[in-house]
Amino acid sequence: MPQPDADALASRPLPPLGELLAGARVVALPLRTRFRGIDTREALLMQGPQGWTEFSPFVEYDDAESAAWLAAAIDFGWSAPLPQRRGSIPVNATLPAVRAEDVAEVLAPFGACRTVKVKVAEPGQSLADDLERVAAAREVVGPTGRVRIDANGAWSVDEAAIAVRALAEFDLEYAEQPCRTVAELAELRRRLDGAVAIAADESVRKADDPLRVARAGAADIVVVKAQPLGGIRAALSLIEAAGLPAVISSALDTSVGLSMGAHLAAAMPTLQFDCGLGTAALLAADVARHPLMPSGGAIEVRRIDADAELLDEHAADDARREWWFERLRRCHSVLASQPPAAR
Ligand SMILES: O=C(O)CCC(=O)c1ccccc1C(=O)O
Ligand SMILES: [Mg+2]
Repeated sequence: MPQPDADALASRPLPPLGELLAGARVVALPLRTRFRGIDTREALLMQGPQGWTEFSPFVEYDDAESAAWLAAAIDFGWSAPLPQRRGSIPVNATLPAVRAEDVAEVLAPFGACRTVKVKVAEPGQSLADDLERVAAAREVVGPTGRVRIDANGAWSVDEAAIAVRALAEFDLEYAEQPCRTVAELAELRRRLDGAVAIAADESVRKADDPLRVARAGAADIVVVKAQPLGGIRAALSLIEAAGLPAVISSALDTSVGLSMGAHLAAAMPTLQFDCGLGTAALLAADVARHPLMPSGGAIEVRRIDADAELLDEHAADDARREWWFERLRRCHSVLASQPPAAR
């Protein structure tokens, strides 16, 4: 894989704050179904010389963590595009931890995806709930479809060993972040002994050292999100260094952020897995007239023009807008204080 040009990166100046704020908009988009504890997704959108870009760390993230998301937004809005190796990206449907009887309805907006990722281990739910939901998802995609699960680190090693073996009845493509720590993932992976592949998500995107999971033999697959990893170029370098197959995924972005993910997926030398970039289907509203909705199990690789009317219609209130602008200012200072090569 071509290495990002270190000199070009190091010499890329940080755009001044005023340039980021000029034309910046904050939206609050309703979700169709509650997902990871939220039913509204807030995002700050900016316009760089390359087009619209997105800064949308989750509201509870601190500035140090959120600064990487800003580096990604700047990379996508201000840096020259990388060569695209494909024009469309196969995606999975993403199924929140809904009741089994609601699965078909919640999956409907995703259209005909051959792969579905099922959220499991939701607080307050049981393994029986997960078994029913995964069974219903398998029913929807049929025997030739692929079913993967995501526990967001909620299980202990013992719980995960029981749950993953039980859910394997429905033929799992992999289990994403079944436990919280790298050591736990490694232990579970040893115990499962190849019965089900392990993918690392939070252990990559929230780790001080995103490569530790690969060095520890804690996962078979890395889940890679452009925003938390500091952008497309940084994500490509990480994937190459990890030496593991990658699943490019979204952070529940608007179509603008999804287009960043699509451009990352398009730059990959090979794509072994369907990408978690179908999440526009989880949004009840988006910022583009032609959002990056999955169609025929794929999304297109294209830049997104935010629509003026939709930006107005879904504008966050004044207090939230000011909160995001302040956050942008603070994260910009964090980046300004870092050596350019670290951006
Ligand atoms: O991977 C997907 O299918 C969609 C993205 C997704 O699940 C997600 C979206 C926002 C925050 C966390 C996660 C996650 O993978 O844990
Ligand atoms: Mg995940």
